[in-house]
Amino acid sequence: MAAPPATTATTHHRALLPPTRTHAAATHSALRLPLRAHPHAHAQRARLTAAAAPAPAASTASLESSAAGLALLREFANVDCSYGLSPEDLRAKISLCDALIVRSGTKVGRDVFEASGGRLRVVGRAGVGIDNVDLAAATEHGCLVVNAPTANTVAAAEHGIALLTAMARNIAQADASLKAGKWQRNKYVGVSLVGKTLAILGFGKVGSEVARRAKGLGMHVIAHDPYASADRARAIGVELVSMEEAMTTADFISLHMPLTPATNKMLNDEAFAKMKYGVRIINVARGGVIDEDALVRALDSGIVAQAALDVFTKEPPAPDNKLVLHENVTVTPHLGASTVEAQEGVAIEIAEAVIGALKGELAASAVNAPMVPAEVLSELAPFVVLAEKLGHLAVQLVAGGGGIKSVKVTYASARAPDDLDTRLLRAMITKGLIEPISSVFVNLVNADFTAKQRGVRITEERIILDGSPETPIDYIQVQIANVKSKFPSAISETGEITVEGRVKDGVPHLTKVGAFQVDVSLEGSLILCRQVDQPGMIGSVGSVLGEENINVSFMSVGRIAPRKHAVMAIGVDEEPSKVTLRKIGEIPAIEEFVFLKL
Ligand SMILES: NC(=O)C1=CN([C@@H]2O[C@H](COP(=O)(O)OP(=O)(O)OC[C@H]3O[C@@H](n4cnc5c(N)ncnc54)[C@H](O)[C@@H]3O)[C@@H](O)[C@H]2O)C=CC1
Ligand SMILES: O=C(O)C(=O)COP(=O)(O)O
Repeated sequence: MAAPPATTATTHHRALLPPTRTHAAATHSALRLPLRAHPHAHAQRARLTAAAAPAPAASTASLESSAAGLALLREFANVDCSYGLSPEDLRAKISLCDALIVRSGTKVGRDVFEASGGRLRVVGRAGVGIDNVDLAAATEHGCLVVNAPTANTVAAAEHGIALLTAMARNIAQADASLKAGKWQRNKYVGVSLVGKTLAILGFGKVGSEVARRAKGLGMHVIAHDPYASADRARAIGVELVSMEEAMTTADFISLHMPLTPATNKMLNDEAFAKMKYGVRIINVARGGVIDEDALVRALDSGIVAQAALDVFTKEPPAPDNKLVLHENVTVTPHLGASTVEAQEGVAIEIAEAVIGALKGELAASAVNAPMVPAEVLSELAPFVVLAEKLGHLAVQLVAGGGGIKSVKVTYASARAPDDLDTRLLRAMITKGLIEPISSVFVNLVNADFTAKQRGVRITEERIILDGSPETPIDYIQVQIANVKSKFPSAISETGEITVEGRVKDGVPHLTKVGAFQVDVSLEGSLILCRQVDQPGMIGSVGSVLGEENINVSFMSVGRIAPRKHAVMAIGVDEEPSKVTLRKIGEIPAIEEFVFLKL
């Protein structure tokens, strides 16, 4: 949890149903998505652990600020706060938890996901940087990772400015000197900021806020960010420049990009060699974006006059870390996000994201799953159900089931191609296809990975319909190529198992099987029969079902031509016994039949 208090772990026992009150509801759609790893989980109160390692001494402020988030969590889940956990302790505990919330100090590596035994469904990072979480391992284990991307932006920016000004005026060094009984006015002559050029590397949320504030100090601000929008920069009065220009013209350089393989040791010997002699560096991003040995060399040679660092490659740094001990370096122990206000905001932001995810809602701050805006989600909701059911039906029609290699999904829509986000639908089709034939649970997080791992290639195609789109999708078709079917009539003229569905009045319907048009609502279970098209067939099947008191919810007959072959789709509320199914198969005019669970 954010800002760890120095308390010992409190363990609560699983009990009770989750309360109905939802804090996340205001920001997230109520649509439930398959993020649950455990089929029983919704019947029980989720268990969540909030971990931080190692435990710094807690201030009263941090205790109070994390309380609001903890209170939200405790309304929903059994919460176990553990601070100072060793990696072994975290691994030992994690199989008992549905969710884990951490700050930057806790490494959540592959070992943690493996040790969770599939129970861990959400990792909440109570802050921005997710470089301490193994995202690939999380995705492979179907575990959603959410962060708190906005609540500490201002705190980090203010800390950047604090370091900038403190460095320029030698505040930390002068303070230490005076406290040591010295009065060194000549030694601590600083440099002015007004009119100086500040280069911001990483013009995202924090970088932009630093830029605004630095402009208020009268600095000339430039920024380098390959992905930043020029309009946003212009609006703040910041010029976007190349890395080369930022390096060579800046008097101050402030780092605000994430730590990724591309940014790792971005400031190295080569970069320092390009900088203006006497440049000053501020790092409130991640220690790893600077080659720390190269920075020591640049400080010693005078290329870098001063540095102000909140973050280090290894945290906490070793006691003999040359940067920490360097006279020209001002340091803080990763305090960028540590204000009362930011920690309260982060705690609430992450609590809401984790609770939403545990409820199966899509988190707006999902890091390893597509972010689908709430309005799109609510519009797509019935199609999400349709997609999963079509996948589920299609796989049950395959004889043998396991040999699926090639699946084509076609969406017919009057929407422009860039106006329909199909990632969610594709994930649900994958779930429908794969879950019935494997022990893997599939969710939005791991759908693409799982399909790839099982060698299932899913291609998507769009049919653009004329007219104005009242609904986002007219129909969805799922086709499985190069397989045999246990219901051969499901194979279309082009040779694939084909099922097609539409949403009618908010309810998913099966509208085509193979070449046969049918219309049956996808609720309960389904019997598909192919028969000679002749009078009395509906009655014959209906009376066999009636004998076992099976309620028929829907029935539809699709035929190619009168008195030839027809496919009858019968929706049933209850699952017929084997005897009843055999009796249906024995009706003389029935040539093929299959029972499908929806
Ligand atoms: N010291 C602390 O306590 C805190 C540190 N941070 C760190 O600050 C960093 C930025 O956070 P936010 O602004 O919230 O993230 P953000 O995602 O809003 O901004 C990051 C920006 O970096 C840019 N970027 C990516 N690769 C780049 C490259 N090679 N060169 C230049 N720019 C590049 C991105 O395009 C993006 O605009 C993160 O690393 C985060 O972990 C954030 C909050 C507190
Ligand atoms: O949000 C971030 O990226 C931070 O660096 C803040 O990390 P923290 O939660 O203070 O360990």
